[in-house]
Amino acid sequence: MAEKLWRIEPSGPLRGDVTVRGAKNAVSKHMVAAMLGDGPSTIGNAPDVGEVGITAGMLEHVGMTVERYDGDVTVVPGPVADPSVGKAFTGLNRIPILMLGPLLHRAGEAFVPLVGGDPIGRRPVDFHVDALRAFGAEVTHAPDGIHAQASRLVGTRIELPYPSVGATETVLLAAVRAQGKTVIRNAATEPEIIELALFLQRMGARISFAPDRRIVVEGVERLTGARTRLAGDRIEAFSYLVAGLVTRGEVRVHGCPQDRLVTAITTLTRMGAEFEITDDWIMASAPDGLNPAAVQTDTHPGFATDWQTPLMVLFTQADGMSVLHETVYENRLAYVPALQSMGAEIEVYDTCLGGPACRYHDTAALHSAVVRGVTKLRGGDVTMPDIRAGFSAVLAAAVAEGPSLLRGVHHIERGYHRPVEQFRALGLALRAIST
Ligand SMILES: CC(=O)N[C@H]1[C@@H](OP(=O)(O)OP(=O)(O)OC[C@H]2O[C@@H](n3ccc(=O)[nH]c3=O)[C@H](O)[C@@H]2O)O[C@H](CO)[C@@H](O)[C@@H]1O
Ligand SMILES: C=C(OP(=O)(O)O)C(=O)O
Repeated sequence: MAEKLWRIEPSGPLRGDVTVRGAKNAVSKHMVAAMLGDGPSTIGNAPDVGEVGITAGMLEHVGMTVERYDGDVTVVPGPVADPSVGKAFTGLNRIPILMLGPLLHRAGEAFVPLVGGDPIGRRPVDFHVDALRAFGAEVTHAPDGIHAQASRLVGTRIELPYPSVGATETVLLAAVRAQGKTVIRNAATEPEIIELALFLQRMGARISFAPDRRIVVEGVERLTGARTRLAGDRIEAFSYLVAGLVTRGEVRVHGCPQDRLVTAITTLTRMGAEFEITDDWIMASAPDGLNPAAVQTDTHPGFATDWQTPLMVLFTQADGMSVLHETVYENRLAYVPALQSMGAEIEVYDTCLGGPACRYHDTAALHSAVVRGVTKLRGGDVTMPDIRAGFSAVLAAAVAEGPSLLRGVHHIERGYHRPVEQFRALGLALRAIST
């Protein structure tokens, strides 16, 4: 099969405008939620990304119709033709596990293949499975996936061991049409969770958010189809703001509401970035250079783990020693050797630096980093291991002296909206090559 590569030449400061669309994860999850409706649902402002095609394939496989037109994704629920998400979808993304609840509601049985997603940690699905069992489903593990059966899901009380985004969504998607009331304690509260809950509410679900990470859902018999327009992706927005800062340029990002970026903006401001913020766009620049910082990733409203990789490259261009403590995924610093090969001065540690002890304290997981800046990076031949690490490789290549060759482009294409177009519009000398 042909390999896609990106060749990036030093290009100077990146400047200009970028418009972000809905997040890859958000669009997929709204598509799964739409399976619960009696009629068609339309999700607007969807990005052109590989992830949507993967999820559409899964929905079509079980009998739904998916239409895509100019940023709108319409899901027309139909009778479940096959309650088994095909094994052909093994490992492609993390969406199959979220389909268990909707398939149980619609067909009383389901099989989903082993989920994939980025190799950034162990990423078990035990919270999802335990939650579905609490709703009364019979769930069994097979070597190639998970089987579930339930004549009716019944509302329940669930306390998540950690505020997992995916497990909170599994519970929501099961609870909205379960019999009776469900209470989720220690739920995730990421903006994407709220966005999904609002969509479900439009479909007729009864969901309340209570203090202290508690969500209460009163199950209803039926849901209708609904329309929504996704808010711009906060991960992509942050990544392009950093693209401007790291190259000493200035990028203006349209489409992502400020309230999704509060912690990110404050973190960058502490490092010396200056912001101009309007209702329509956010722009960052650092005319006087950047200071180092100590940052710990966390669940919302903390500093998102998906913002970590661009920040790491920014640390290489900040004047002094920065510290990063990754607390969400034990293996999310696996891309650091790629940056080191381009000259980044980064040391990784298994201890918890720059914040209180996390779940990976006393393990061998290399989840803290100390970064020395300012470092002159050099161009490299780098394989991008996952989507966010991929973006960091592009940023490193953009500030490096000499050309870089980046492999594993499909990772970026899974979740960034038209990245070649966007980067070129900012002035990056990027050539896509197919070998
Ligand atoms: C498709 C999608 O939406 N991906 C996002 C989602 O991933 P995802 O939903 O997979 O992430 P979670 O919030 O569930 O994971 C958080 C932590 O909980 C652990 N865990 C989770 C579930 C479980 O059953 N058992 C368990 O131990 C995970 O290993 C991880 O250490 O939220 C993450 C955290 O914001 C983001 O980085 C991902 O981009
Ligand atoms: C980790 C990510 O995605 P996924 O959960 O789909 O692997 C991500 O979007 O950064």
